[in-house]
Amino acid sequence: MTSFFITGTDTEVGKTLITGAIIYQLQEQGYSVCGFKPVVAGLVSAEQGWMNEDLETLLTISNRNKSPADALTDEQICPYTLHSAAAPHLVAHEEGIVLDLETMRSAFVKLLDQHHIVVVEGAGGFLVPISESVTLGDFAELLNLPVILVVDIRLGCINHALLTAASIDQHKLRLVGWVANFTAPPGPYSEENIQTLQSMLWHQYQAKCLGVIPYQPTLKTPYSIDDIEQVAHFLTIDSLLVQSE
Ligand SMILES: Nc1ncnc2c1ncn2[C@@H]1O[C@H](COP(=O)(O)OP(=O)(O)OP(=O)(O)O)[C@@H](O)[C@H]1O
Ligand SMILES: C[C@H](N)[C@H](N)CCCCCC(=O)O
Ligand SMILES: [Mg+2]
Repeated sequence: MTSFFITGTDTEVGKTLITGAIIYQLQEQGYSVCGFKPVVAGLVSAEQGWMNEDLETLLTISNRNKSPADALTDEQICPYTLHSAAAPHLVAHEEGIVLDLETMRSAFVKLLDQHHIVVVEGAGGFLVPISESVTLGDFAELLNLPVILVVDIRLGCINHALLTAASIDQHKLRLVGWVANFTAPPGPYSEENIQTLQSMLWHQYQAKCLGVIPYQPTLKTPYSIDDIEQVAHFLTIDSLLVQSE
């Protein structure tokens, strides 16, 4: 089985939600699957110390079928936790941390030793830098990960999606699917925007739409298992399984 890299047309487009739902669906197929974040930026104070909502969600879903003794920790699913919610390379610089691709790779490989599939959530969009010269797209390329693109369906998303798909292609990676997500109620031409992307991403990259996730105003981060399960029902991941065999 292959692992996957989940990217988005921007930050805050629903990558964590869809990463959770894809992990859930793969687990339902009988695979042992966990999430991974190469870097998170944005910690909040919690009872048990500092926490990050993406990591909370990824741990909730990754530990779903594990005994407490086998449960993964923040440190295992993310090698770099940065305090401020901003561009990771800027926060790292401020905190005197060097973000290193090799450290990210070795944390990923450790998880892959214990799971069939690791689903990686990027931070922000595909070309978010981890230094002046290296991006998270380079991390996906280093591991040769097939990419799934989350598109927040709103005015402007066609251009953002096509730019991201072109960059994935430039990194010699395969865009194996994309998800249409509504983080806000549908605007004019939403359906036509989805149809345009369906047609263009299929003809240019043979990338299928894995699902359309409706706007759900009750969703809150960190996501619960119930939220993730509900969203997973809008996804069809059969094409991912075929490609992975
Ligand atoms: N389908 C949806 N309906 C309603 N709200 C949504 C939906 N999808 C995402 N959201 C909301 O949008 C916000 C961003 O979602 P999420 O954290 O999953 O995005 P992200 O792309 O992972 O962000 P980041 O770049 O910070 O990792 C959250 O507040 C979430 O509740
Ligand atoms: C803090 C935020 N939620 C993400 N984790 C990081 C987003 C970085 C965006 C950088 C940029 O493209 O300008
Ligand atoms: Mg996220």
